[in-house]
Order: sequence, then C-alpha cells, then structure tokens
Amino acid sequence: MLRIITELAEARSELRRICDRTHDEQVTHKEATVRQILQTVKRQGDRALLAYTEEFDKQILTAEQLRVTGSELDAAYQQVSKELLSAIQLASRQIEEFHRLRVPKSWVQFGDRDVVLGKRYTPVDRAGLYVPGGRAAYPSTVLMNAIPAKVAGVERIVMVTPPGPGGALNPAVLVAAQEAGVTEIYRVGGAQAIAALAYGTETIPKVDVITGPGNVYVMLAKGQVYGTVGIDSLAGPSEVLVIADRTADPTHLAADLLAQAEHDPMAAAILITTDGDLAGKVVNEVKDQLADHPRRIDTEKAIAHFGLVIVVETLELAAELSNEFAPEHLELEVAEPWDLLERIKHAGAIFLGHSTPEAVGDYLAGPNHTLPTSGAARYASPLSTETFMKHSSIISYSAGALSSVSSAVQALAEAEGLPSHGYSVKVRTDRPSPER
Ligand SMILES: NC(=O)C1=CN([C@@H]2O[C@H](COP(=O)(O)OP(=O)(O)OC[C@H]3O[C@@H](n4cnc5c(N)ncnc54)[C@H](O)[C@@H]3O)[C@@H](O)[C@H]2O)C=CC1
Ligand SMILES: N[C@@H](Cc1c[nH]c[nH+]1)C(=O)O
Ligand SMILES: [Zn+2]
Repeated sequence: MLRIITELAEARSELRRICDRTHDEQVTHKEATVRQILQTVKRQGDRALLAYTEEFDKQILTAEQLRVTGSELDAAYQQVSKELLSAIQLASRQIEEFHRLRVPKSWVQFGDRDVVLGKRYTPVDRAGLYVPGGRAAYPSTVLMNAIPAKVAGVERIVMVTPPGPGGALNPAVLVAAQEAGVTEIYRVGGAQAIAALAYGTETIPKVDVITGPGNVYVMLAKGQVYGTVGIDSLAGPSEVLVIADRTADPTHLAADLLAQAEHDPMAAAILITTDGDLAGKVVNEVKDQLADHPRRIDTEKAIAHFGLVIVVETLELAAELSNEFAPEHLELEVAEPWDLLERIKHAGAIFLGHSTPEAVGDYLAGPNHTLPTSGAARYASPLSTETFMKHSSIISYSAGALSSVSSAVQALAEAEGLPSHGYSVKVRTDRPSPER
C-alpha cells in the first residue's frame, strides 16, 4: 500500500502528481460546484446558508440558530476537562508569545532636505476565521488563527465552523475561541461559510480578510473570493515530507506519516530516505500502526493515493526533491539537521531532529500551523500577524525637496503624456504655498 520508489524520474513524476492533487481533473469539476455555491450565497444570503447546511452537513437550522449564543459559550467550559482546558491555555500562551515576537512596526526615515519616508502598519477592521469541522474538531486551529488576529489588533474577529449533530459545536472549539479572543461565532462550514464571510449575509458580517485551513471545497472557495477579500494562503489538505537517514527510528517515522494521513483522504505523507532498509521497515510499521487505527478507512485512502517512500543516494538529492515539492511540513530526521537546513529553500514549517515530531508544532510550540499546501510554499508563508495587517506608504516633501525633483517629475510626466502630473509639481515650485 505504501509504495517504495528507487528510480529518480519516477520519484519526480510521483511527487509532481501528489503536489498537484488539488488541481487535477477530479478536483477541477469541484471548482464549478464551489462557484455555484458562492453565487447562490451572494444572491440569497442566509437562506442559501441554511439550504447548503442541510445538504452538506445534514443539519436543519433556522437563521436565528446560526450565531452561537452566550449561554452556549458559558456551558462549553463545563464540558471540557481540566486537563484539556490547561492544554488549551498552555498552547494559547506559547502561540501568543511567538506571534508577539515580530509584530510589524511602523517606521519613518528622515532624509535630506526634510524628506520623510516610511511605512505605517494598521490592522484590518474585521477578520473571518475558518475552523474546519468535517472529519475532526480543531480547537488548535482556532488558537492558530485567532491569536495572531488579536495580537495584530483586529477589532472584530468572526469565526465560522460547520455544525455537528443537532447543530452542536465541539465544546473545546468554543472554549478555545473564548480564550483566544474571538468576538462572534457562526455555525456554518464549507464553501458557503467562505461566501458568507466574503459577501456578508443578513446574519454574518462581511469581513476584510479570511484565514484558516479547510478541505478542498474550502480551499477552492478561498481562491475564488480572493480579491473581494484578502486571504492568508491556500491552506488545503495537509502534507508532510520527511527526510531521514539511517539514524531515524522507523516507528517514529511511520507515526509521523500517519499523523498527517489521518487528517483527510487527500492528505499527503512522503518519506525520502538514504537508507533502503529503513524504507522497508517504515512500510511495515505503517501497516502495523494502521491495523487498529480508529480512522483507518480514510487514512488508508490517503496513504494509498498520496503516500510515498523514495530511496535516494544522498541527502543533497533528498533536499533537492523536497524543494521541488515545497511541502507544507518538512521533518529533518537526520543526524545533522542544522547542516541539511542550509539546503532547504521551500517549506511551510521545518522540524529539526529526532525529538521534534510535527504534532508539537500542530498544537503548541508557538509557530503557526496554518500553512501553505500543494506547492504554495514556493511563494507563500505561514499565517502570521502580518496576515491581518497591511501598510500604507508615508511620503512627506519640503518645498526645497520638491523643487530639487521638479524637472525629473516633469520629464517623466511628459514621457507618459500626463501633463497635469508635471504641472502639479511645477505650480508648487513656481508659486510655493505661503509659510503658515
Ligand atoms: N493546511 C493547514 O494548515 C491545515 C489543513 N487542515 C486540513 O483541513 C481539512 C479539514 O477538512 P474537513 O475535516 O473535511 O473539514 P472542513 O470544515 O474543511 O470541511 C467540511 C465542510 O465541507 C463541505 N463539504 C463536504 N462535502 C461537500 C460536497 N460534496 N460538496 C460541497 N461541500 C462539501 C461541507 O459544507 C462541510 O461543512 C483537512 O483537509 C485537513 O488536512 C487542517 C489543519 C491545518
Ligand atoms: N497538521 C495540521 C494541523 C493540525 C491541527 N490539529 C492537528 N493537526 C496542518 O496541516 O497543519
Ligand atoms: Zn496535524
């Protein structure tokens, strides 16, 4: 079931197929479904949300039930154990500490002739967070999305997540939302939730930026509403790529591959190793650990379609293949991970050494777990406080500075056939404003 490949050309073509799995023909027809959902919600608002929730989530709700009430939020604290609450609080603290480290700061620079230039950072007014809820509950994703928004200074943090049986939401998700500073929660999921956040409905406010991971419908919907709103990145079905040498433990590697595969039948789990014996042992371990896995069917599907073991001659070649794939998560399970790091160019999050399984980053190390997938790590970055901020350029010229560039501006304006541009400078240098 987990295939071993030793031939380089085949390895490259398989990696390409797996990387492109959210763009292949099976998925492209979902683009049309998603477009239809977005348009219907845009036209019909809450009515469409309720109809899609009935169709896809099998829950019958009224418009009044879309928003989670204060009493439900209070009750959630009674439904989580003390251990879980303190784990949520530990994760919150560590995620907040990490995201506070590098909040972009506004700056100005004073140059010659009283020229002042700079950047002024401001948060968006409203952020919309998607928290997945189809196959698993994701309190950790609530923290990973809401905390950076709060640290960035966003005033209105709107969360959406699909309803479970009877419309209920997972209590840990509701507790995490309160701990992280979410201001309002709506029970709606999938592409319809993304449409609600992008266009607004009678109940759900339109936001400025939508963040958060989700399945392929959510990912396609975020891609389609980009431009109407900002988005973080295309964070779709999860991926891990592990580079291992003979010092790695096959039991650990198998556990890490399955930890990714269990997210979604479209999740990807890839091992590239320099040790042929290790490759065989990992394949057997995966089989053993899957035998009594509670999510065996979906996990097996992911392993069968998007699982792979590649045996290569050198770690340099392993790094090259990894860069071509640009994985969401990359584990360096080798004797000298810091040396190998030098060769890594494209990856969402990089886990170094034998004691750093991806799960520690998924939950509480501090860096964000909402990461670009399907090759998007070639150009995109993890979700961060910057995702919820934008900057304005700051420019201030004195009269002297303006006259020193007047002829250059006029030459450029003339070349572009835009005389009023040139005149707007000339008129000021010919007739400066009186000193006030
Ligand atoms: N890249 C990242 O940073 C992360 C990614 N993930 C990924 O998030 C995803 C979560 O997926 P799910 O558990 O499915 O939850 P989800 O909340 O993303 O999707 C469930 C929703 O999909 C919609 N849907 C289901 N079948 C549909 C159909 N046939 N047509 C139209 N809409 C349909 C429904 O509206 C449902 O509410 C996984 O792929 C996981 O790997 C999770 C955490 C982090
Ligand atoms: N591994 C997920 C994150 C996660 C949340 N909960 C468990 N894991 C990802 O794609 O980033
Ligand atoms: Zn995970």
